[in-house]
Amino acid sequence: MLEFDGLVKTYGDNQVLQGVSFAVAPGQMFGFCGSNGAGKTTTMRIAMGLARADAGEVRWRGAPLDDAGRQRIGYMPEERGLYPKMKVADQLTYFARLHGASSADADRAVAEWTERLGLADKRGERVEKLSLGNQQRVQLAAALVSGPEVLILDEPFSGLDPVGVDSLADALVERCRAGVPVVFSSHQLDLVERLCDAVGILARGRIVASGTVGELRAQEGGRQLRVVVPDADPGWAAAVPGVRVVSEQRGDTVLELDVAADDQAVLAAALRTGRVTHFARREPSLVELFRGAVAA
Ligand SMILES: Nc1ncnc2c1ncn2[C@@H]1O[C@H](COP(=O)(O)OP(=O)(O)OP(=O)(O)O)[C@@H](O)[C@H]1O
Repeated sequence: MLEFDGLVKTYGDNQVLQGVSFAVAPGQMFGFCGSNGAGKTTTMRIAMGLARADAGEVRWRGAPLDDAGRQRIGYMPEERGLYPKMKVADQLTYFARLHGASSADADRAVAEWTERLGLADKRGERVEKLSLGNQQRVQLAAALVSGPEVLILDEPFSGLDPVGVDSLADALVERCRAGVPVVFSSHQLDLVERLCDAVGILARGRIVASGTVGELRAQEGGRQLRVVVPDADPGWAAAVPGVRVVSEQRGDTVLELDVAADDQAVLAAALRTGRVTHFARREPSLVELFRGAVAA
């Protein structure tokens, strides 16, 4: 288990982290979400020993992370950290060797990850000559070539084209299946929803919501219905008890039902106003859950 336990961090009078706790199991993909400035990078930097927590600790397999433990983590920093003048393959080999890989293992891993991340034809190029997206891929390869036990990635998908997103997503899923806990931060919530088994939303210095997307939906409480009645009378649903109209556009209505509201009463009201062409429960997206959690 990778455990972030009660992290507190203050910069001057800015109380960034006020007791951040979450855990990522081996083989779990954890999407770390939060508004700009919420403290995601700070949390990851504390795990990597690049910032010091005022309180709390990060543990891997029950032991507080120290420099030896961090050697076994593949980390992608937000500020990126490549040597611009070095060639791609030389640079990746260097990172793999730095993390203790033998020369043969390093060569094998560099060949594999450059192939998998679409960099095979860039192996001999200097990093500074690559496009930003390709530099990003090299940075990801750098986090992966040492065969890490844990992956901590700060916005790994930002700046990648759709093919790059897919190859990184495939690589992370494959690493997860091999038992690696993966934590990544992202503002691309559609990707987080698609890839992650667990999500944590950081706001006001704490994790304000966490769990599977299904669990977050269940915690949300309200039930939403989408009802389409193409020639409905405007405002037809407002009088149904326990119902709030979320949006209404040319007969396409989204409703929020409180716990006591009866969806059959909604259906009856819809039928009274016209022909019902769509009547279904609507699951809030992660974007909507995020907005709710951050605003609460
Ligand atoms: N070295 C530092 N000195 C002072 N303040 C800092 C330092 N590093 C971070 N902060 C502050 O800590 C807060 C959290 O920043 P952090 O980069 O961790 O957020 P984030 O969630 O990663 O944001 P983003 O999504 O924009 O990358 C911000 O208010 C930032 O200004």
